Amino acid sequence: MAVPTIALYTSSPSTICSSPHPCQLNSHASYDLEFTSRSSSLASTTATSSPNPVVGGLSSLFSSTAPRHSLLSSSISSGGDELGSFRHDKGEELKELSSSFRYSPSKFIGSFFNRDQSPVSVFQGPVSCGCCGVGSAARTPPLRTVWERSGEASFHGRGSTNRLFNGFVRNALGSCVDYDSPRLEVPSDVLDVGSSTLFGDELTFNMEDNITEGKSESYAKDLLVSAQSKHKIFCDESVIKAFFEAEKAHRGQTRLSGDPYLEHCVETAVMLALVGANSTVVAAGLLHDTLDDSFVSHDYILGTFGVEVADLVEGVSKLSHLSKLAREHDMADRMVEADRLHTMFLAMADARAVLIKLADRLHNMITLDALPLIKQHRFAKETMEIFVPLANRLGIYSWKEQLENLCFKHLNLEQHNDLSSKLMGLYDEEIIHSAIEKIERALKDKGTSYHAVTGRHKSVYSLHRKMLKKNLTMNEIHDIHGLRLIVENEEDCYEALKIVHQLWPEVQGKLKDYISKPKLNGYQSIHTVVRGEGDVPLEVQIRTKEMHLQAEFGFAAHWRYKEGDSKHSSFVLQMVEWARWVLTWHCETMTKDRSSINSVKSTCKFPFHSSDCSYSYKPHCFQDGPLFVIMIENEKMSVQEFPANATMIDLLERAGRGSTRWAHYRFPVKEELRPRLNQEPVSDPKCKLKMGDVVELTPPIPDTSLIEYREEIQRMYERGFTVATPQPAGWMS
Ligand SMILES: Nc1nc2c(ncn2[C@@H]2O[C@H](COP(=O)(O)OP(=O)(O)OP(=O)(O)O)[C@@H](O)[C@H]2O)c(=O)[nH]1
Ligand SMILES: Nc1ncnc2c1ncn2[C@@H]1O[C@H](COP(=O)(O)OP(=O)(O)OP(=O)(O)O)[C@@H](O)[C@H]1O
Repeated sequence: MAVPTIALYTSSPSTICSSPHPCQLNSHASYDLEFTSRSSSLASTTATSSPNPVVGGLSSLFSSTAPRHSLLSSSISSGGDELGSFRHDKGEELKELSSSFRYSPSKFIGSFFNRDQSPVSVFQGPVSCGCCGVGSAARTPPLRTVWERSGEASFHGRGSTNRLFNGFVRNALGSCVDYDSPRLEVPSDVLDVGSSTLFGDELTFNMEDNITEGKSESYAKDLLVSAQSKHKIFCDESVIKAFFEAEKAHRGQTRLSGDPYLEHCVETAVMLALVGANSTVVAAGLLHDTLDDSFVSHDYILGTFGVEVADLVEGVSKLSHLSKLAREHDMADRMVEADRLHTMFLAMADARAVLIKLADRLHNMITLDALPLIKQHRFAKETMEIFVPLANRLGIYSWKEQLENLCFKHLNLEQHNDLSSKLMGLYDEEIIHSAIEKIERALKDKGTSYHAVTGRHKSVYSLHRKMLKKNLTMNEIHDIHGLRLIVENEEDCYEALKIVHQLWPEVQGKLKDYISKPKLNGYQSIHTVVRGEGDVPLEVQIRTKEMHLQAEFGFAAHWRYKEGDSKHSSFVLQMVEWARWVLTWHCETMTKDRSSINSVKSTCKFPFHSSDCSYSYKPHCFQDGPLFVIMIENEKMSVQEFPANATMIDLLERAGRGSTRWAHYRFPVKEELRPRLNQEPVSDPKCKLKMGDVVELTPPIPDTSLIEYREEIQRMYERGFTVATPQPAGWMS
């Protein structure tokens, strides 16, 4: 059979345009400072604003004097061998799920082309998010609508640092990355995947196996066209190739709802593309379930796509396994375990694998409706505990909001619906839209430099949380509509404040000047509330770009501010900053502007990188840091923290402290009775533990063999726990 030739459309590579997304910051300000006069000097401000070395490092990301800390190299292997045996069958998470999204290419494509083409629509929450098909899922008002006008005119010619800053701002602002023209309007009749009539360049891979006749061909083609219409990265050769490999791997598989399995993979990949992920991550997103759900092996992906994609897919598989453990086991202390799990996730897998897992979970949450209620509840709970904080730490705020709102809906339907319907009447995109225009015009008229003006609606869940926390009614919340101005310098902040107060009347008693009196964590910004159009309260935050970076990446960083600093060890702080940095580079700046990267390559500003850092992810930090290991005993799961270099003996000794069973324990001869490390019976008690290891202390023993084991168990307990002199080959009783 002749090999079909596939032509590939290759317009200019995807570029990121400035399109907004706010970051989420909590208002549980512990240090509420009232407005004080502007006269306080910046000098005193900065003197008190950086109590942690991290601050200096992060706030000076773009200065040549950024401090360098020595790199702590890794105890974490990038490969998946330590959990290699953990292939859980058939993608448990997805098997449980069915999609509420009905596959309908015409509806899908049609709704896409019909909808507002502005970048804003991409970032609305589940209801209005055309890309994820949740429009009718819940009676939820638009959960987030973000607008940004970047004042580029006033900052032209700043060169790479400025572009780099834009990257950070966008990242910090959340998944506000949109592309200049992400959607490629490809009429489906033009993309003839089955024959050889694609446009542009030829694909270099063999399509012979990829196309089957009839139904499957057209459904796959429609899915690809639909993805391409949302983002042109789906025209990249490697991504198309991944698409067809995923199609082959999942051919014939459906979700509980009856939808083709491939649809989930494509939707996951689309979400990744829309937050700015590059083709490696998008390809891995398409393939993310192949290891668990098909006969595709790591080696095959390695050979076909290279090490990066293969390791990412394996990383996602590991995370899926851990997530399943967390979902299915009772935890000793949910808060503590969840907190350690977040760190473990970030430490054991490439941050990009976490990103893919997050997208996977977001799509699963969007399509959760068809599951039995009890499972919906379980997923929502786990999502709230594990994935929301991860999205927060990684700075993907639009996903965080969507996840939170969906969890809220599934965990607390009544309250969700009640608040949503009240918000329906309140949200007004036009208020924010016109406020941005008005403020921009006024800033330009007065000649005040500004960097960006963003706006957002408060999400349903955020509103619910704030009302609960502060015991307020909805009318008492003043930041349902909010604007943020990022200006050039401190003087401009006060200029901009004057302008804002000239445009709209100020709500008395709401002005806070955290510039002249920074919060103890270093947070600086001016907050004011004004009465906008229709007398609607509008919160306006004004800060410089340095202050903004500090608020997003520094000691006052949003995720810490949200979570509270005290409980985190420096290991966690470093881990998170590292992960955010890596993600920023890989999923945004790398894609966007290679020239700016090249120009700063030799002077990496990240405070914890080694001098030979190439910006590519190596999970190599924190050799000296603690490691987290999952311990399962009697169906209960706990995440244990150990110092680096801890061994199995340390774990057993710790377990022994709380239980008589392990206090006087000697390893049994029979393998089935030994603790298991990543599903294998432990063969060397002195083996070192690794980040993400799973140790089962009480492996299930088959009922039928119990009699056989009785004698051995008896001996085990009689002789006590003596691992100090393990036998070389197997352990003797
Ligand atoms: N990154 C960061 N953002 C902060 C911090 N403190 C406040 N913010 C931002 O500022 C907003 C309002 O904070 P405040 O003006 O202190 O207000 P509040 O005390 O929370 O109460 P409200 O006026 O009711 O909003 C928050 O919602 C955040 O967006 C901080 O320490 N770090
Ligand atoms: N006035 C504003 N203008 C633009 N973006 C904002 C504004 N206020 C907050 N944001 C950003 O919008 C996102 C969501 O904000 P949200 O109000 O839900 O949380 P928050 O800022 O933590 O507030 P709170 O704790 O008071 O509820 C955050 O990323 C936050 O940084």
